[in-house]
Amino acid sequence: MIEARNLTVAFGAGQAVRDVSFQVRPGDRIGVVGESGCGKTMLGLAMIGMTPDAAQVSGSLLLDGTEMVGASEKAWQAQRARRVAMIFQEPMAALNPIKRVGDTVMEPLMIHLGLSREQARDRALSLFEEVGIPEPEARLRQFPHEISGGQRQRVLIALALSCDPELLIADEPTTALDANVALRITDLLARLARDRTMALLFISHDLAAVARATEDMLVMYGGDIVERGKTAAVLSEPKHPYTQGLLSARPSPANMREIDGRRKRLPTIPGAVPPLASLPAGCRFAGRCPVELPKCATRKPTERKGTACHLMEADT
Ligand SMILES: Nc1ncnc2c1ncn2[C@@H]1O[C@H](COP(=O)(O)OP(=O)(O)OP(=O)(O)O)[C@@H](O)[C@H]1O
Repeated sequence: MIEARNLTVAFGAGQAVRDVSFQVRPGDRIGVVGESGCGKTMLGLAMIGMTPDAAQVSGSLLLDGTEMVGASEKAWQAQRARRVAMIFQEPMAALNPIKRVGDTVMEPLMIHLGLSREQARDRALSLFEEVGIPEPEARLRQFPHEISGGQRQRVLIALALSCDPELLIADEPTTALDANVALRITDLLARLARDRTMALLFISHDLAAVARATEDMLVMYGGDIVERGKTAAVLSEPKHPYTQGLLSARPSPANMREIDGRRKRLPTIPGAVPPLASLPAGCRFAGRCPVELPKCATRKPTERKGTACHLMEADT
């Protein structure tokens, strides 16, 4: 079990992640959504001990009971890959262009698991098969530029799986891929999580992908979790005005509205996520929220009733 309690990632006075608490159990598939800059990547990086040097991480992160906030890089190295692994948005950037993809996957198996070259090769082959790489023997010998973007992301997924992690964090894993390939990678991640009883934290701004891959979801805004619940329930009955805004901005004919008497367009949430240092002290969404009350800018609803918005208070 992995548990974040009041996990905070700050850059000076600005908090990119503020007091975030949640639990991850084996096999959980959790989506994390929110606009760019809401803290999704920083949350993922904090959970694998890879936040930038300038970040101060506080609160608690327990990996099977071991406190990792403040842990040394050596302590993290013992946990990374085996307990938590992460894949990123741009697979080309994560691969060494002058190394055969087979070597990229085999090397950590030899170094971390002490496998011989032959054993590592066999394991790499079975990982390639598991992630759906066709003709895996031939692929092992290829360089990243010789394979497609989707295949490159599959190689990185194979690499992430190589030490059988308990949790795989996928940060916008399909953004660099075309729509069909993106769908297949999304389905692959969900299948791997189910087959391996591995937890998946699926970070995405794509609500359709989150609906497809996850059972539970967290909605982040300005570093706060503003809404959480079963993915189907949050998407069908969003309670927080920010989630409602995100859903009504989804591209779909049903969401098109006549705005200011002009032709139909998609509504957008007015304004933009403010810079960290200018986020309101109370509800971070204050200033952009359509149902804001005077108290919202200074008082965070979670501090009072365990809810993220006065609209949600009736539920608790
Ligand atoms: N090295 C850094 N120094 C200062 N602030 C940073 C640094 N890295 C990120 N931030 C800030 O932290 C906040 C959260 O960024 P983060 O990358 O986690 O957002 P995100 O939701 O993942 O967005 P995106 O979808 O664009 O990746 C942003 O306001 C960002 O500007």
